[in-house]
Amino acid sequence: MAPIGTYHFADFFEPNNQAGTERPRPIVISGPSGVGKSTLLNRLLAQYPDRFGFSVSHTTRAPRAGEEHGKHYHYTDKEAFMKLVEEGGFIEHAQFGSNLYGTSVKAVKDVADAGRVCILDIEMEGVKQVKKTDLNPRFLFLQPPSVEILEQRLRSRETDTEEAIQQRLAQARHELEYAKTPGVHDQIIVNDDLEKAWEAFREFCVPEEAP
Ligand SMILES: Nc1ncnc2c1ncn2[C@@H]1O[C@H](COP(=O)(O)OP(=O)(O)OP(=O)(O)O)[C@@H](O)[C@H]1O
Repeated sequence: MAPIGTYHFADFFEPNNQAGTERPRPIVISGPSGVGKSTLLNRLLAQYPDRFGFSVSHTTRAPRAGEEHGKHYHYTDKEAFMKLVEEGGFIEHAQFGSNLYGTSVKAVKDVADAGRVCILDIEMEGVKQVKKTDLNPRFLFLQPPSVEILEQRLRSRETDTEEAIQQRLAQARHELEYAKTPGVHDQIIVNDDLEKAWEAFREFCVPEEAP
């Protein structure tokens, strides 16, 4: 694990900014389900409401009342969606029911162009896909103190069936194994004591000089 406090202001931005505009690098946050990603992310967004952003996903489902194109989703049809898949335009995509959903590389760049740090909360397969793009993000992995403690947290959350818990634990073992690959993540934070994990998390996500 990289020691805390080693990040310099320049690490947070793309080099060669045009005309001095700063293009913040996205942050990829991954880690097994139940490790505490939402807990830490919610805290980050509450404390720094204007600094971060999320990419707008594509979907083939019809917009619902009150939803705006480009804000809630980029609404598209199956043909255009599949064309973008073939062009390698998506970091990840999946089908839910009869609809397709995906996160495009461009949608992530749009967030950086708007001056915000795009947060990508994705799974291992998504991490591998991001590595094939030119997004140049910073990779953060959240690790549970042990698989046993992860299991306890999943159970105490009371949101999953036994089958879902077993699936999440099996997936967690794969993620933990992959995270051992040298160079895959810029930092690994073990979410044991929440306050300590929060300090390391905040330090990774926000430059020290930031207000
Ligand atoms: N350091 C910690 N110590 C003890 N419990 C924790 C800690 N961090 C988070 N938790 C608890 O663990 C449970 C899982 O956390 P959370 O829902 O944030 O995980 P997640 O990684 O976002 O999961 P998913 O990917 O499934 O959305 C929650 O009940 C949360 O309150």
